[in-house]
Amino acid sequence: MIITSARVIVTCPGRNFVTVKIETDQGLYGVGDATLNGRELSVASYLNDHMLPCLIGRDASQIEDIWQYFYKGAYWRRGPVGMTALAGIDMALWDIKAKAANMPLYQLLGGKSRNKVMVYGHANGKGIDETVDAVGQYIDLGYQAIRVQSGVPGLDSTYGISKNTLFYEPASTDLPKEDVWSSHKYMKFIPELFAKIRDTYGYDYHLLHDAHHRLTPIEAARVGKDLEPYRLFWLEDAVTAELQEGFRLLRQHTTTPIAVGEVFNSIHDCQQLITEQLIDYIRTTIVHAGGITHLKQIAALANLYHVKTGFHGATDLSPITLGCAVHFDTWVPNFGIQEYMQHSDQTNEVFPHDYKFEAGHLIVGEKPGHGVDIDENLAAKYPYKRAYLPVNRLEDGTMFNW
Ligand SMILES: O=C(O)[C@@H](O)[C@@H](O)[C@H](O)[C@H](O)CO
Ligand SMILES: [Mg+2]
Repeated sequence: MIITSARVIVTCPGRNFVTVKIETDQGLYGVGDATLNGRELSVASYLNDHMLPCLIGRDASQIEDIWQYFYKGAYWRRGPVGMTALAGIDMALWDIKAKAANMPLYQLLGGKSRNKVMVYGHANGKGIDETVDAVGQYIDLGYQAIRVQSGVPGLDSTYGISKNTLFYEPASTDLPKEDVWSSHKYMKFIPELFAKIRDTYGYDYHLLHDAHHRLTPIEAARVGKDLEPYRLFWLEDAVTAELQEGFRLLRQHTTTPIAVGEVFNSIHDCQQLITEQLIDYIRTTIVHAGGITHLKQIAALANLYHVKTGFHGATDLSPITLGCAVHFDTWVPNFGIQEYMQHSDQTNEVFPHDYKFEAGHLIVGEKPGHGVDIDENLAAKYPYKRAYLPVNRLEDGTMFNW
């Protein structure tokens, strides 16, 4: 089955998405997500100018060889742009192979290990009361796992807080918004937030929290210890993770489960975290870590060390990534949880899909392939709009992590 065309489709139904579409001489096509929030056109150019010309004429069934060709052939390996571009091609090729085999992708991976995939939603509020209410809204929607993010007293804005408490999109079309951060104010406040939520809703629901790369290892250890009474499902991105051994300090001090990895783009970013059991959940995502082919390697390594999957699933990952993730989550033996920030109706119209949300879980579809498509005519109605993620400074003006 020979690749006859490979194109990049950039569309902006409320936010930018980059999609790879690969067509073959047998009439089958596949689509893959290649969206990198705030750097979309870098990936589009990496694909259009450097990768896609090398695809034409290749055998679409040779997924592994094509993956190795682009990984080793680039010379300049790894990195978010290159691995996101490779992921887009990889997802499209797995889509084609599953369609050619006339089976849903999870069957090709190894069949069902579960019939449904537990997900978590994002409850957020400007302060404790609004956040507590938002958690109640997610419970009413049927979620059993809820991520909790709140504004911090004394800070004008922070990560994860949106006007709409049930939807969160961090990118904005002007130049990067500047947030101001204080770890001191945050660390003082966060135990009070979770105490209030547990007092209100008890312990039947899984609560998750994202510290979004803002603490030092000892600060993260303090937050982990302070939150132990509230039995979190995980504390995410507590520390920036370039220094993988930095997590040893955090690990020594707290039994709060640790999750990290949404910004990782290869197994090398998390090998030490996994093999030293410094984390409990790996958050690498199919679109940013080289696609299904590479995620299989990461999940297999994690499985040896009691580490479970907890894939990133924010609104800036397209429904194609979510569709592939639900197939992967349905198969993978060491599944943990799947992030599920529901996309807007506009986005779902551009990306029709067959996965379904039911009572706090996602149910995989049975269509051949990964079950997601792109409506190219509709996509063409939403031209690209440059957008940036915010940046973050400390109160004294020091540039910090967002
Ligand atoms: O856990 C998460 O979903 C967050 O960390 C994301 O919202 C992240 O900030 C965005 O995906 C960045 O584009
Ligand atoms: Mg996160």
